[in-house]
Amino acid sequence: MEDLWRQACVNLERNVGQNNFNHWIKPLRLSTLEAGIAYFESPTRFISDWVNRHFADKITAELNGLGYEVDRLRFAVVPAQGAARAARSAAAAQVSGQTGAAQPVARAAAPSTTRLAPKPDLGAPLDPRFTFSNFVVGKPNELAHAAARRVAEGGPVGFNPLFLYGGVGLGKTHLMHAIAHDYQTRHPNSQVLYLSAEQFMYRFVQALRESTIMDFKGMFRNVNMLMVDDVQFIAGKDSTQEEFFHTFNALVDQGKQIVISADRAPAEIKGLEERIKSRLSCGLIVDLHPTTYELRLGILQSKTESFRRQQPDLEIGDGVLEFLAHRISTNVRVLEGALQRLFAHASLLRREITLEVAQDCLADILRTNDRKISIDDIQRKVAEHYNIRLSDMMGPKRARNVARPRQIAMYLSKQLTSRSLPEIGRRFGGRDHTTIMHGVRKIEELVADDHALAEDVTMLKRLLEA
Ligand SMILES: Nc1ncnc2c1ncn2[C@@H]1O[C@H](COP(=O)(O)OP(=O)(O)OP(=O)(O)O)[C@@H](O)[C@H]1O
Repeated sequence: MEDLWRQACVNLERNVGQNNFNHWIKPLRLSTLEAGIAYFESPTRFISDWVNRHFADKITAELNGLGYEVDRLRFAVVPAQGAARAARSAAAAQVSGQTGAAQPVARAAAPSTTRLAPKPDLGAPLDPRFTFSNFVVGKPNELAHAAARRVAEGGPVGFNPLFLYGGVGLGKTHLMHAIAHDYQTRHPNSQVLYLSAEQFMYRFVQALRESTIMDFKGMFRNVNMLMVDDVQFIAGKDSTQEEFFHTFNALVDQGKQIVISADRAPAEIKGLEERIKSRLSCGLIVDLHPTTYELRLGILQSKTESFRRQQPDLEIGDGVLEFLAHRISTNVRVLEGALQRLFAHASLLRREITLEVAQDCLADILRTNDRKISIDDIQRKVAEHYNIRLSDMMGPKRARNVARPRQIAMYLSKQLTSRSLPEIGRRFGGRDHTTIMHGVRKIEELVADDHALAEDVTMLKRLLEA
């Protein structure tokens, strides 16, 4: 069994990536194969659940490829041996600097007092597709990309933490995984820990329950880089915030790099302790802005090219990608989903994707997007109506003939889009959310008293909603 598993591991490591392999597959031991079922020993239930959910297909395919008929995996949790193995492999990795080689798992008896929490329990797997080379850079994300590149290089810490924030599906997780991949390639002996804030809490609660809190603390403090995704999740969760605060301080004190992501800036996260907000604001805070047409088109072209590498006969008609970039402006995830659906359609029917095919196949997505009014649209319409320059919407001019239309555009942005005040502020030349709130209130007051202005606002609304 050990030989067979060692052989399977060689390909699995290549297949799932070194980080995933080390975290999830390496701690397993194949104990037997019987009646189409591969039986494994796993150090924890967390690992076996994760492997079952994410890698079962790959493992069965690998075993089948080696001539063994397997269609299911079963796991037995064997904690003492698992902990001993984790301790040994962590020690071996530290001594030899070996992080990726698929080593056969030795089965020495573990001392019953071994309490080291198994390292694989802590992190989350990295998506091998989320690399810098697959990330398309444009105006809305160029600063975030440059900062991520800088952090991935390592070396003296320039800004700690790097705090990335932005709306749904704009590439925060992609950039974090890219940092981790790149950093690990440059520093193969280093320990990078990536996890969501939810996983941080889950592991913390588990450590409290199992009285392994010192191991938990120790493991976090031993990493070279800690990355926590969706940190807004810990808002309002007092003990988790407390633990996060101490972990954060300990790592910063040791000069270790921290990368955090959230859906909004630290100051905007309600329920987050002030001292954490202030810590998070000490480094570099960069936001990923909503995509522009050019960025969306670039992403579509890049994804189409990579799909073409697998399926060279894929034919996409003129103007289809431009049409999608124009019509789907919500977020990149939706854009990707639409493209995937078109590719699936094209491969199944073996037909060129024309504009008509795209419209037909994506009717539901296009309808949803139709209802969206963007801040760009609002600014453009209002600027046109009052005959001012579009750049005056973002600029500093305070003269009433410019400031009033700008406030109307702010008011309409609040009314007609689901954007938050800080997001609107960003789109109006990086203004503070209090300025937007003031603008919105001003127009609310004026609309009540000034008929001409109220009519203007109603007409602009109708134009935008048409
Ligand atoms: N600039 C980009 N280039 C290529 N792909 C991108 C880009 N931005 C986003 N994507 C892709 O869009 C999808 C969503 O991105 P990601 O999961 O990183 O978003 P997110 O900002 O973390 O969103 P959420 O807040 O919902 O977690 C991913 O598949 C990602 O690869």
